[in-house]
Amino acid sequence: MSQESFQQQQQQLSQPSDDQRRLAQLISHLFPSNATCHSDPNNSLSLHSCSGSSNPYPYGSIQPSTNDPKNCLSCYAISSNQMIQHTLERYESETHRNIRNRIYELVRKNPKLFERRFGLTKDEERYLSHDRLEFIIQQLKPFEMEHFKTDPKRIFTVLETLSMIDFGSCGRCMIHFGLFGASILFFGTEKHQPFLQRIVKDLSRDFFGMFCMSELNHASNVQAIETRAIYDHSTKTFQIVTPSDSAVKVWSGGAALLATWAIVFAQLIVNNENKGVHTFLVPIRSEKDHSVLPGIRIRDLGSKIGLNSLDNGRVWFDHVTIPKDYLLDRFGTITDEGTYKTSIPDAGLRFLSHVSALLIGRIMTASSSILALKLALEITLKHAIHRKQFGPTLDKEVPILSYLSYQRRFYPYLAFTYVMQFAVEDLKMRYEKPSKGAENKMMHTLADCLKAKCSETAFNGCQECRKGAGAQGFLSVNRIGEMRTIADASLTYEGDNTILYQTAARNLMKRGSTIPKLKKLTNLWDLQQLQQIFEFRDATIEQAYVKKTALLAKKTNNAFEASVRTQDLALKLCNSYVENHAIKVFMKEALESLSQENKNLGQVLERLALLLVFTWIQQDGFFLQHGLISSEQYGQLDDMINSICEELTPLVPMLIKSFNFPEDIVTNVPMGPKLVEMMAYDKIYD
Ligand SMILES: Cc1cc2nc3c(=O)[nH]c(=O)nc-3n(C[C@H](O)[C@H](O)[C@H](O)COP(=O)(O)OP(=O)(O)OC[C@H]3O[C@@H](n4cnc5c(N)ncnc54)[C@H](O)[C@@H]3O)c2cc1C
Repeated sequence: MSQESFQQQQQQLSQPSDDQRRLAQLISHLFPSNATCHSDPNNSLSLHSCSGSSNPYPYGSIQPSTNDPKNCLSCYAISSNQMIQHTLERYESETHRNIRNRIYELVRKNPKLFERRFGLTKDEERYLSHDRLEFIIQQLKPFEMEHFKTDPKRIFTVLETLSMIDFGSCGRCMIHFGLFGASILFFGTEKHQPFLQRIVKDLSRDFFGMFCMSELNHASNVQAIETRAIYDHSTKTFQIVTPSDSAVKVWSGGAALLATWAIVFAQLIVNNENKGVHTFLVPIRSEKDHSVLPGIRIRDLGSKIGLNSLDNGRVWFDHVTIPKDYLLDRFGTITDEGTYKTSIPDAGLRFLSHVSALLIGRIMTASSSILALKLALEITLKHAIHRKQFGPTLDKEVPILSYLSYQRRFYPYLAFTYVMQFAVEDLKMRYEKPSKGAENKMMHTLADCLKAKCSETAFNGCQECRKGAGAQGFLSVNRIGEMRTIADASLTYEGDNTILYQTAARNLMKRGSTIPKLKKLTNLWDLQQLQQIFEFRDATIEQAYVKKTALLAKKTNNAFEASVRTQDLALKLCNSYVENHAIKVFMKEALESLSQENKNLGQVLERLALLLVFTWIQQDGFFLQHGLISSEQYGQLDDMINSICEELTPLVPMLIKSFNFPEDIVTNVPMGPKLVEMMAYDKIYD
């Protein structure tokens, strides 16, 4: 955008803008399907800026006609249905939609089981989340284990839907099917097929599987775990041994109360030789009377700061005997002669194969983080539309959503959910296609980075929502705390975010990117030009990281030392990569692919992307430091963000409705429009 047109736009923006005008504008747009152009110069109450009209749009197909007098975002009559169709539904088939709707329907028909309950004891909470999961799986049979390979989106659909109903049930679903069952599916062989058939069919309080990978002293560094599985050829059995208290299995979800079976990660010892980490199927409790089996000691992990519906525990194994066939032997097996045989001679690669099943969990964590942020935003922003505080006079208070500072706090998170949704859906599609070698590694890297970026931003965003809902945000019944907890735990499980970034950086540095020739940034409204500077940042940091690591390794003759002293660059590289990737996917999937008839949606989506990109530029001094943006342009960003905030405000009801959460069972909280009515009840909840 030229300096001149930007100034013109600023003049438009600085037209008389009193609170009355904002209020009238906001109210007139609460139902966006009725939105019309209110740029009537004779009516000061309905004036609003058509800042969009002076923007040069780079996307030909969605460029509004210059003859269109309604050339501004809030002039468009965009329904939430249209938005849902282009942001959510295009990624799901009729089958997946039906599964989601059938789960919602089951919840509706069984209000007693699914009503939100508070103040339960630890065990009551645990049984409740289990019973809900069991009921849904047994009633609907929404997937089979084979679907993890043939139709993983089915699994994502179930997990995502559950996550918004009861995250405890979702967590249990992830543990029993996504970790326990998927380990048998991916690491097991033909002989494990009969057991695999039980995973869905037999799920009950007496048949539940857990995943014992983390140990007290080694959780991030799984390769260094101490638990041993010692093979005895004379009996054709393994002895599972916890050699010291520091090797106790910790955090295993399901251990404290319900689990009857476990996948145990242990060092495989054959003929006194360590063959590295392998996985074993171990019975934990009797399926008949639930007693803990001989040689196993289990203790509760205690009260947590959230997610207490998951019964995480500690497990010790004192020479627990299991048959030879309980080794999940896809990557390494014991022959009839009692020797070790593997198709992957490299121990490091063999280990990586064993943790590859975690990928689905990481993708799911990225997705559930975005969902948690969406739900927190919907509840908060709906409240903010109705909540009035202060105004030009005592009797003319205005909605808190009309305050600029409020919009600046939340709209970037709103934009994040829209942009990142496309990146996560794109990742799911990559996951569906079989991939090998470098392509497969890159998918893992992308999943690591998206999981870290989404959970980190969701946690910060949910915390902002907690504050943005005022004191109401502190009530359990309003669900914002619940969403913040989901995001909080997501920072650590399925891999600590910092560790994931560092692992991803080691792969990203091998891309051998060349730094693109820098073209001058002439138009800040041009997403294509902006993407170029993100591309430049990604490649520049990669090269700096490669160079510094090599230099330090040479100087210190110590590769570990070099990797430690370049960790700052590793983290920056992953952040640059994932932001650049998300913008690229969004431009391709959300903007370019929208046809002429969807130009209104394209406009809104583009504005959301610009808001996020401006926010990211403001967060990182790199762009200024490297002259990718001039100080003059940088100085314009705040006003540009403000103008987008103003444009988006009338669309907020549509944008949050487009998240598509059913109001009766997911977002029914005593806030926003229901605040006074529901808070007047004698009891808010029972
Ligand atoms: C709610 C919940 C449920 C869980 N469920 C399960 C389960 O069912 N089964 C299971 O096996 N595990 C489970 N876990 C455990 C989880 O996988 C581990 O907590 C996770 O891998 C992190 O390990 P840690 O807690 O030992 O952290 P640590 O590895 O001790 O990390 C602590 C801090 O040190 C930092 N750090 C560590 N190493 C480095 C380094 N090299 N460079 C820079 N910084 C570093 C990390 O970033 C982190 O901030 C669960 C955890 C939670 C919170």
